Amino acid sequence: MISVDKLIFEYPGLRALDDVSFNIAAGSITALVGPNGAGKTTLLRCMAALDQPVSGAINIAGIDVLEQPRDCHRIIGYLSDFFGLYQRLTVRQCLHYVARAQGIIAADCPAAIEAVSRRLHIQDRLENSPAELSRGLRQRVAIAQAIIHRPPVVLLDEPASGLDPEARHELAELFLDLQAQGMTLLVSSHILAELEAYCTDMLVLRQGKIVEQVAVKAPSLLKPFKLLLAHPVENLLQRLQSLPDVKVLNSDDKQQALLQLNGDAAQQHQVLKALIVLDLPVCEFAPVSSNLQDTYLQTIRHSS
Ligand SMILES: Nc1ncnc2c1ncn2[C@@H]1O[C@H](COP(=O)(O)OP(=O)(O)OP(=O)(O)O)[C@@H](O)[C@H]1O
Repeated sequence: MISVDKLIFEYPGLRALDDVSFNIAAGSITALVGPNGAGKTTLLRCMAALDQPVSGAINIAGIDVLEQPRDCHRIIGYLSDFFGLYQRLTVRQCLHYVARAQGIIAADCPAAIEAVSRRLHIQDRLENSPAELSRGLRQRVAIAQAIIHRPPVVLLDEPASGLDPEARHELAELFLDLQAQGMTLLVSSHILAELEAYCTDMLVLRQGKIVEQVAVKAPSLLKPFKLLLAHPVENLLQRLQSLPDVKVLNSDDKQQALLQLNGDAAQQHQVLKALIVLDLPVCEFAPVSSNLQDTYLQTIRHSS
């Protein structure tokens, strides 16, 4: 759905993006993460055809972004990190204005406003001015503006900044809802704990370079399983290696191990049964939940 190839962007005296390449699959929600100044905003602005890179290529849903910036605006929704809303208009007027600017014909605007405001849960705020709304609601209005034309791709720069935990949770639900409607999302954020709730992939940018692209939500069948024993057992590794269809990823001591299972729930059951038959004092056998924050910190440390 999105491909970025060898992108280079320079501010005077500073290379902000240095040979950035990656692909994003349709229907995914990708977290764009990285330290302050890594180049996240610059990358999103280039992808939204707002900044012109020195070289490279960006293709979104078959559109060459650098060659056809106006076509790109039609197929993407973009939320800037510092967005503004017209305080003298009502929310309905803001949405109407953006809808018309996106080429929605006047007769279709009321239906588009109705649909997007229902999706963002702001339908009872349409007659308010944005100035009267909380930060969380203003964020929702800004996202409604970004997606009113139902773009297949949505780029969001720090959408959760300044929101309280409840509003951030609602935002995560909204992203999953947009994904379920078939949209592909790229979301930059510093709040890693919550990204894990909705992201399928993580793209790590550091000093203008992509240092890692990982699938956050690996298919659960391929998740490593943690095995914990009630007490240490001699030759644990050898015993585990005797199990069919099980790969031992890690067994540092006599009491725990990380196993890779390739089968379904029935195989998990068989493996658990085999562990008991081996007379291992199993007290825990469960998939390991991935921790985005750990992955991110490991990546950043590794690349520095
Ligand atoms: N208009 C500009 N002129 C010159 N340098 C800039 C400009 N905007 C950004 N930069 C520099 O480019 C680099 C990348 O900035 P960018 O805002 O893209 O990073 P970021 O990852 O979004 O950072 P943050 O997480 O702090 O928002 C930084 O070193 C920044 O200082």
